[in-house]
Amino acid sequence: MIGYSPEIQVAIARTRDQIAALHSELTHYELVIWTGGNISGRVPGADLFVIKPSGVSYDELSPENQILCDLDGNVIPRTPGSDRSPSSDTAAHAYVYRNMPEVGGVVHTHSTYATAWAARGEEIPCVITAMADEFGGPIPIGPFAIIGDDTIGHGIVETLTGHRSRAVLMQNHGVFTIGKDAKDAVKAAVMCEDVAKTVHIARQLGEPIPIPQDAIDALFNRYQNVYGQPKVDSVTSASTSSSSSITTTAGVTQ
Ligand SMILES: O=C(CO)[C@@H](O)[C@H](O)COP(=O)(O)O
Repeated sequence: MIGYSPEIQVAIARTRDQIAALHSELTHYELVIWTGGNISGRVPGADLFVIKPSGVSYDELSPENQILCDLDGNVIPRTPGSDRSPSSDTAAHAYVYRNMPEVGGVVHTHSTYATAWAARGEEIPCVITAMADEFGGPIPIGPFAIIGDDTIGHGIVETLTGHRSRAVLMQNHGVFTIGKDAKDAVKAAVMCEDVAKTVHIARQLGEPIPIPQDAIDALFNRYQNVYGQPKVDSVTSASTSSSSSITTTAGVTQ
């Protein structure tokens, strides 16, 4: 690709592969209907991100038809997929990447239970330990904003900057999540819908019991820093990974 170093070209190809593949997680977990929802991922080492094409069926998505954009949301011309329009929410994703440098991935869904909370403009209270683990407290409401420019992005950044939650319920619209990478943002979207459903059901039968803040803090710290397997650093993992090069589906050898 003209103008990018071989390292950035590999990073772009890997991001295309990842974003195309992750969209199947949204259908797998039933977070989207038809072509609703979208995922983007920042290209490591470049002021670029990859996002899905607008209105394209999930089963037609591929690495080659993902769209490469700069951080102003402009499609990079003469790149694979650039003949199509990017997601309706491209400006919002771009605004998040410009204003939250720690964010590597953004997801948007209209998942049913979480969007029902958004329709009421009501944050999801932290009444189950899974919320404390994943979101460190309630899942907040963001302002009502019309699609098409970066107004939604402003609402996401205003709401989530300095907030433990990686999910925000944009009033009357749906879920936006952020993550250190696109997979992390997808996880936040999956867990957001799960807790939205659980707390909705709980409230139908009574008043859920709030979890004390000190317990929320302890649960969040454990889950974010202890849960799962020990983190293997990149050097260790590189020394144990196979030396053979692999070719991405976008045709780039790593
Ligand atoms: O919320 C909306 C439309 O109201 C959009 O976010 C769609 O849900 C997905 O649009 P594309 O990413 O396919 O353009």
